[in-house]
Amino acid sequence: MDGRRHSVDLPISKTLIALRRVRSLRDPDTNSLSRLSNFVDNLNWEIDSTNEIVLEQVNNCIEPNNLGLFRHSDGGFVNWETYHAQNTHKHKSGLCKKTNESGLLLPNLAAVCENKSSNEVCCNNYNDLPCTMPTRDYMEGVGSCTEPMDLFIDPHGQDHNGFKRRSNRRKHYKPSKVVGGDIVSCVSSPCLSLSDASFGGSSGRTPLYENKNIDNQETDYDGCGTGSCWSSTPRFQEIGISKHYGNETTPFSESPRCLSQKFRPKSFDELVGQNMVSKSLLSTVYSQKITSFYLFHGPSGTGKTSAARLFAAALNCLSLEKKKPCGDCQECTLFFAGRSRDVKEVDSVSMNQAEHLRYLIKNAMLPPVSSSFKVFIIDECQLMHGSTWSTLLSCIQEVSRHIIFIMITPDLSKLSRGVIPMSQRFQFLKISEADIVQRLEKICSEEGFDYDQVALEIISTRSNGSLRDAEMTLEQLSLLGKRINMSLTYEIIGIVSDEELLELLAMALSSDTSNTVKRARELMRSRIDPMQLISQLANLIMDILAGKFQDDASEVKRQFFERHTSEAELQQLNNALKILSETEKQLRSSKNQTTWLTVALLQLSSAPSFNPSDSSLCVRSEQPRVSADESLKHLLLSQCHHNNGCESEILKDKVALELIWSRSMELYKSVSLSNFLKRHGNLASVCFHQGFAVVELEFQHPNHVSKAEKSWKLIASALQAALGCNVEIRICHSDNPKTKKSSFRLFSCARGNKRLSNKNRTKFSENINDASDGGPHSLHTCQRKEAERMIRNSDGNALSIDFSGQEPCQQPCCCFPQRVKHHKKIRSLDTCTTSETDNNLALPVSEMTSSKTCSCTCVIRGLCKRFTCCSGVERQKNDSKVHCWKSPMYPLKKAWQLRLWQQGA
Ligand SMILES: Nc1ncnc2c1ncn2[C@@H]1O[C@H](COP(=O)(O)OP(=O)(O)OP(=O)(O)O)[C@@H](O)[C@H]1O
Ligand SMILES: [Zn+2]
Repeated sequence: MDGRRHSVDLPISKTLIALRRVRSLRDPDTNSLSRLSNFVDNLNWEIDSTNEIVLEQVNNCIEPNNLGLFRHSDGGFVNWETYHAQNTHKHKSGLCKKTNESGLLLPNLAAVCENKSSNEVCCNNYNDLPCTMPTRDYMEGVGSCTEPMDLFIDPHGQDHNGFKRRSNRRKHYKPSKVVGGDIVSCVSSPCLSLSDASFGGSSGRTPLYENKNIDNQETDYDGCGTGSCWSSTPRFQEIGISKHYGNETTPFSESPRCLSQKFRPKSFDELVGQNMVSKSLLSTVYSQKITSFYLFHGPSGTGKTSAARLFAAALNCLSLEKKKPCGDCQECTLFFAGRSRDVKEVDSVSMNQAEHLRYLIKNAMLPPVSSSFKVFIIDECQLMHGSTWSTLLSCIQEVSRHIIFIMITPDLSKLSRGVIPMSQRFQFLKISEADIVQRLEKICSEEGFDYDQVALEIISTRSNGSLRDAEMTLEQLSLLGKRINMSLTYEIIGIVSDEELLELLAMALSSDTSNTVKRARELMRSRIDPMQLISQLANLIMDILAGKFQDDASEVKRQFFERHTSEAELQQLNNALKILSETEKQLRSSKNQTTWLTVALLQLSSAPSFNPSDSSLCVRSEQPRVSADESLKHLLLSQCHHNNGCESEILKDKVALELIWSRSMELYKSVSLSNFLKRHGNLASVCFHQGFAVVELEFQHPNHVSKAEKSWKLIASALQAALGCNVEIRICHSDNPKTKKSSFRLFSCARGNKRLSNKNRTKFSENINDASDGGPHSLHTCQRKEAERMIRNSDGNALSIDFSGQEPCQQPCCCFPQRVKHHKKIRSLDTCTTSETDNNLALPVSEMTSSKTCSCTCVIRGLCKRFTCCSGVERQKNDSKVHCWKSPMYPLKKAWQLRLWQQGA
């Protein structure tokens, strides 16, 4: 061979070398090539005058035994004529394609490659080839030759080995290009494609069939010897498939471990709520109009897998009666005992592994063991990769009509478009509440559970059309060992009753801030998930809007509905729905869902025209109304992290900061400023300190910093409105954190430079910041008190400091001794006049003052630093100027002026 190698093209020599290597040519006993070395050595190859490559088999190359006889399929020996006649006949009749006997179809080695190019090789006269490997001993390492090449063909007709598919069923495989010896090897012997040897190495491809399994298969071989006879085919369970399908299961194989397993439907009659699907599947079975690929889709827990199993059982059921699956015949018995060898459930994720897929396909190629159909159920098929799909689909096209794939997915849209048209689709619908209740009742009575009907109704309502979910909830409740009643059900499902929800809703709509907050927190702390609460609330509101409670048995519901029938109230509920839907989106990305849901609840009252006095459910309907912004502020404070002992609270929650930032954006009149801030600015943190907020803004570029500084007043005003308290802003450059401290510009709200010298102001603010950062410096007692008592106008300017009842600081280090004197002039609540206030203030301080009943120590109620102490209603009534706090329409000062102007008019 070595000598000849030089005389032919490299690919050809490689072919022959590979041919020698292939396991199928090895002696099965010794695994050596000795037995067939003659065969290979007898090959004659030549390049003829037209440059065609001619391979010739000398002496017909079939190795006779010592007596010159050839081994026959039955193990005996025959002479060549007999052997050739038998095998040629087999081959021509096509039977040999099905059998292992003729699985290795070596080409007629005298075939002339048609192709003119010496680099391209193809095999001709395939039909006339004798089965040159007549005994099954020689077939070691080769699977059944059931058109193995097809397995490599993708839907576009390009097989995975670079072969073009031909329409002729008996394929003439032709390599598009001989790339290397390996591919040529495949061509030289069609059956080499099944061998490890032929696909290993440089091609990097793995064969679908692996010899080791076929070896197992051979061991069990006891058929009649013809490929068309299924009984001759090795049983696919016995070829080690389950070893390789890590997640393959046989339906009904386990003794039931839970209610839903125990009550899995065993006939189509038991399949609840899917009548149309049941009918169609049954008529498919009876009419025997069966296709290879079914697709079941629909929501989770609605019976898709159960139906797939029933369908598989019905297809194989031997009963001649109408009811299929009968449950009694041999096939049904095997199936329901979990011992069916022809129905397999396959895990879709594992199918993405080439090895598993290969085994699946290999099995799909083998006929059923005992049943009429071999059924593969692949659940969650949307998890299969595109390549897995294309291999499977091409397999589906090729497999016999006795193989059926049932794919299951909850979401059809996740499948690639090419898949859907190829399938027979069945849509599963959500199961109605009534059907679920009925099924639960049946389970309860069969299992002897003690139950209240209303509890089952609650379970069914909350299971969202999924019978499996309902059954699981029922099982959980039953495990408690108590009577399954309403309260237990609410508790275990983690929902609140409609009555509780209505109470909460009424509080929220009537601006009963403190009770709303209290109740919402209580509910969420004890049992309900905020996402669940929000969805329940939204559903409840929709029910009210749809008039569902009109004739409700529950008194509370009916009353609520009757009270909320006016146009304005319905509008308010509509708005509430909008707020809830926005909040739901926000909650998904928030870590602090409880807080933001409570904020949303407080905002429900900002919707117009709700008359709290109407609601008897509202526990404290006489409670004052507080604006949404006030509520937000309140919530923000509760959400802040307390800094140890510094009385400052830092808000760093991203969602919260974004909310504040976007809210402030809405308040800018200047679109360009708003756009500039949106694009370049970022709200880094908010530190609340005794009623005012230190807001830190970051900008990427120093130029942006200076630009923002120019508009600091507007920024501060907007932030004040958004936060509902006085602010002090820090504008800093965010690129270099090290220089951040030095580069930030502090705009203490004390624009009144008259009151605070630059130096002192900076010191004051830095101290605040140090304190808020938890830094080593804390405010001097006197300074902190000043900060606590600083009163600022809506522009953020420091107006005064309330020192009532306070002794001026005597400490020499105190930086504010002079101002004490100055502020003393305006500290009194009643005597404060316009002239004594900052000139920039649009209103006399006294006018901003609200009720004298306030118990807090602040001087000006309208700007009360203790958010909880003031009554919003009183403020609203008595001090209409505070209106500007609530106006989202105008920048603060403008709103204020507008109000003044209106009053003057
Ligand atoms: N239509 C139904 N009729 C009777 N039982 C059902 C039905 N749907 C669900 N079940 C119950 O729920 C269990 C699970 O159902 P199944 O696995 O068939 O649902 P599925 O739609 O395939 O769900 P998934 O998509 O989550 O796999 C069953 O064992 C059965 O107890
Ligand atoms: Zn049956």
